[in-house]
Amino acid sequence: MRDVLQAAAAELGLELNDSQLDQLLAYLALLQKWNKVYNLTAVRDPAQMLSHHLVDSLSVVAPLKRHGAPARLMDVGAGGGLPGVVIAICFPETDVSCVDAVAKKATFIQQVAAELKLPNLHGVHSRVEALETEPFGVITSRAFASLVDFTRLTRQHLAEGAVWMAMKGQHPADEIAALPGDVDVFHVEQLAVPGLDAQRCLVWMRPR
Ligand SMILES: C[S@@+](CC[C@H](N)C(=O)[O-])C[C@H]1O[C@@H](n2cnc3c(N)ncnc32)[C@H](O)[C@@H]1O
Repeated sequence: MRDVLQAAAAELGLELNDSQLDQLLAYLALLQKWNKVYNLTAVRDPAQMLSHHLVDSLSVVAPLKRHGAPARLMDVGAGGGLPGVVIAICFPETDVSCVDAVAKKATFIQQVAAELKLPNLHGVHSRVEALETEPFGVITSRAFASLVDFTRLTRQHLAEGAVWMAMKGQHPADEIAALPGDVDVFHVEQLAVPGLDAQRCLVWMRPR
């Protein structure tokens, strides 16, 4: 697992230190251990969890670094912590809130933060539209909602100059076309995920 992860990180152009690799593998082990109890993901096979979840989430790290990692980032509908936990591991200076409407998923994230000693990671139990919190520099999501709902439900949580970063499969032309005029899609980038033969892209948006 470690070799596969290290090779994938190198292919993604990431320089992860030993402690970060250890944390990513420990997170994978926790996902596997608690999946049945918390119902975190339909993927059960450890190798698939690595490629479909961990490496898939790692593919946003270089783009986020290029954009500039924010002081505060929200992962909305984080579920078991994808991509929020991976971002918290790769950006220790960024405070990451994984928000989910299901209490046991937020509890799992708190458990990950404690076990992996990640003071910058928080599991927050709330529907995002009802959340009262400080604003965020980047709001991200993976498998959460359409772009219209994602931006509508989280707009109130954007800081001045903040952006949305949505993980999507193939280029979501229909979802982009459905966005209201006050959402500016300023970049759509293709992601190549090592070990995953599927289309992935990242949709960057900001309010107008
Ligand atoms: C399909 S899961 C995706 C989980 C994770 N991001 C992933 O990629 O594996 C969507 C998650 O969004 C959460 N969710 C749905 N509506 C929500 C809302 N309004 N506020 C916060 N979380 C919500 C659900 O509880 C669920 O855990």
